[in-house]
Amino acid sequence: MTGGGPPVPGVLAELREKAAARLDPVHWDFYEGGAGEETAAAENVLAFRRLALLPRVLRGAGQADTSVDLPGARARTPVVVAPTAFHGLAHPDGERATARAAAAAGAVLITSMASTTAVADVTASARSVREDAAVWFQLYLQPESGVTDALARRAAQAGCTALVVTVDSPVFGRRRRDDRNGFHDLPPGHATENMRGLPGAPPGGTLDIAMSPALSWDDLRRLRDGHDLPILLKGVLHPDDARLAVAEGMRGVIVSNHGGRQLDAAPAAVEALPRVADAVAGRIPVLLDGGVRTGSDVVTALALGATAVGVGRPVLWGLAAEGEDGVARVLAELRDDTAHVLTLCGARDCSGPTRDQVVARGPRAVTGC
Ligand SMILES: Cc1cc2nc3c(=O)[nH]c(=O)nc-3n(C[C@H](O)[C@H](O)[C@H](O)COP(=O)(O)O)c2cc1C
Ligand SMILES: CC(C)CC(=O)C(=O)O
Repeated sequence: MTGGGPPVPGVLAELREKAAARLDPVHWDFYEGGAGEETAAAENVLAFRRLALLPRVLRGAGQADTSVDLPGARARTPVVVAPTAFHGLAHPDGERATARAAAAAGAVLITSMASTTAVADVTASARSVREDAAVWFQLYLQPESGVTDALARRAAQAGCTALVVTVDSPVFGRRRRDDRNGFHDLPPGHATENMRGLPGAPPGGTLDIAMSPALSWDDLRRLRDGHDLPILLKGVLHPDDARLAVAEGMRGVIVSNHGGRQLDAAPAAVEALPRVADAVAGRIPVLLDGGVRTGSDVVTALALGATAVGVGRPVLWGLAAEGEDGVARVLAELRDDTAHVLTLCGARDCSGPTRDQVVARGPRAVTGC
């Protein structure tokens, strides 16, 4: 925005507009929508706009390095592809295209258990571009522990280097757009391929992914003890849950309200981040997702204690608009913008920005009270 005039659209805004024009409106609503009043989904983005960065000057830091160390991965960018379901609805190449673009960008891909491509094909696509491409597998603990175990084994066999267990979904969020559109299952020709052939799954692999409020830390311990892969917990907002995650041997937590698709009363992810980072106190990496749209958002999250951030919808915009090239453009734009903002803030690398560099916009920033 300049001088009160209309904002000049950036790469992400351009791809979003193109995706909206291309996608079936029902699928657009599934990607874009949130739960309830969609307050949490909107707040994820708006909360970043309420924060400003105080640059440090004359630090001689040079051009910033955007690489980060994460469990089972040295990534070239702190921007991770967050797990999102059903990429086949966005583009015929689906998750294969996403995986190739993430690998080429040196970005960690968290592939969803609800992918329309089997995890072995996702990792093969990533590794066709870069042998050491890092793919993590996201799963929901299933009430039938044999199903969870089979999924974790498939992920390990496919070469995934970590499991991401999503814990913010004891029940599925109430999504009004999907209810209005009657979107509750995949259209013919698409299936949740990772569910194919699992105990209890119908042959077509269209088994609904189960969510259960009966699951507890005991179920997580069972998974942890039965498999070798490091586990990150996704969907942690309360600092006490972050402390428990550390105590239970988790290798990372992802501060997330699921893109506003579960508890609509949840705070914006960036507003929950500082207390979680304090609770974790550097013992394991803290990641954040929700509302990250610019390099400034990435650097703000890094300054507030994140090691890396995830992006969900922007990747889907890129995929729907331009396939693999669109995802590549999203990741390149966010990495370049992050490098630029880090340098403008006087930071040498992703560990450089500090919490004192984040201030509220508005009168409090001026008066300090
Ligand atoms: C269409 C869509 C599908 C999603 N599917 C999953 C999923 O399968 N598993 C999961 O843990 N999170 C899922 N999420 C949540 C994302 O991982 C992430 O938390 C969220 O999208 C981040 O917010 P952003 O879209 O504002 O970047 C999904 C989000 C969207 C928008
Ligand atoms: C199919 C769902 C399990 C994917 C999801 O987590 C979501 O839509 O937010």
